[in-house]
Amino acid sequence: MRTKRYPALAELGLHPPAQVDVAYENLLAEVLTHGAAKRDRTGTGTRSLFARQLRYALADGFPRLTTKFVAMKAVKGELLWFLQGRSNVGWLQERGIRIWDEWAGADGELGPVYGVQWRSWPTRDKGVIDQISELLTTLRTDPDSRRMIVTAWNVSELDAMALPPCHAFFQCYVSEGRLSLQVYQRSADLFLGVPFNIASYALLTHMLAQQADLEPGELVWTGGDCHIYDNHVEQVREQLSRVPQSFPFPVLRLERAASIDSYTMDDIDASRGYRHHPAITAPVAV
Ligand SMILES: Nc1nc(=O)c2c([nH]1)NC[C@@H]1CN(c3ccc(C(=O)N[C@@H](CCC(=O)O)C(=O)O)cc3)CN21
Ligand SMILES: O=c1ccn([C@H]2C[C@H](O)[C@@H](COP(=O)(O)O)O2)c(=O)[nH]1
Repeated sequence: MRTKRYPALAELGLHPPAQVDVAYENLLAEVLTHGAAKRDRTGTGTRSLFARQLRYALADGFPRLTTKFVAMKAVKGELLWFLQGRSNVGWLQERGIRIWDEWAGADGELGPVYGVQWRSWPTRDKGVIDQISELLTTLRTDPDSRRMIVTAWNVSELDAMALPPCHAFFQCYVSEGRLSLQVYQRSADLFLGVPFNIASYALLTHMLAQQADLEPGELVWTGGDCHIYDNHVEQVREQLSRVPQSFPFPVLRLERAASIDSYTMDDIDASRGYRHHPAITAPVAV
């Protein structure tokens, strides 16, 4: 039996408040004011809180923050790069995306990171498991399954990775024809990484839904160590001083591709309705 689906605000001709900013900024403000001082691997220093959650109803719009410019080109490129199973930054650099440069070796390699684990998780008998293809098969044939999980946290290969996965694990869930996704991010750089991670998983949810003929449902982001680096505090204050409420949610245009790995940069456009405050630059902790 299908229960009633409430219409999205956009279907009623209403603009929801830019909740993408409100929920995120509440978390930024909470960590800024209540976070415990904590040392970290990079030697930068952070303030940090453990285990927080953000939720986005994707029918209300695409969660691209408006209180600073979010570089969608890098978000799109990185996700396509994961979905194509790549681990060399060369492909990103050819597209002008440099967000992984600091972690790559001289040959551009990062080791068996996200894309490799998603598309070719190595098995004991020297074969590989394509977790993304298996996920899509399950979404199409057994959407009530409670086993729709993709994990990049391959314990036996962590030492070969340039950086152990931060967004380590995600689960899909289908109800009433809508696909929801929850991602677990063990370590969350709230100012630089998280705006990217939210947009990236929202985009992934849209792509998986499109490929499985489902509607996008809810994106649930769960963070473990949620931190603000000490050298991002001024930037965070600047962002929190900006007013998001008057901006509508941006809308995603996604051209359907033949398969999950054949989307191109031009198939994805999250610029419609995207009104934003200027970029805020910050050093990345390596
Ligand atoms: N400390 C740290 N934080 C991260 O977010 C992070 C890592 N390390 N290591 C691996 C990846 C690389 N990521 C990054 C790296 C740089 C930016 C960054 O500099 N973003 C800028 C603009 C980038 C652009 O225009 O291309 C920004 O203003 O968001 C974002 C995410 C996310 N990850
Ligand atoms: O997608 C990403 C990738 C990385 N991060 C952040 C989280 C931490 O600040 C660092 C990783 O350092 P660890 O010592 O390995 O936790 O990178 C992110 O927020 N999002």
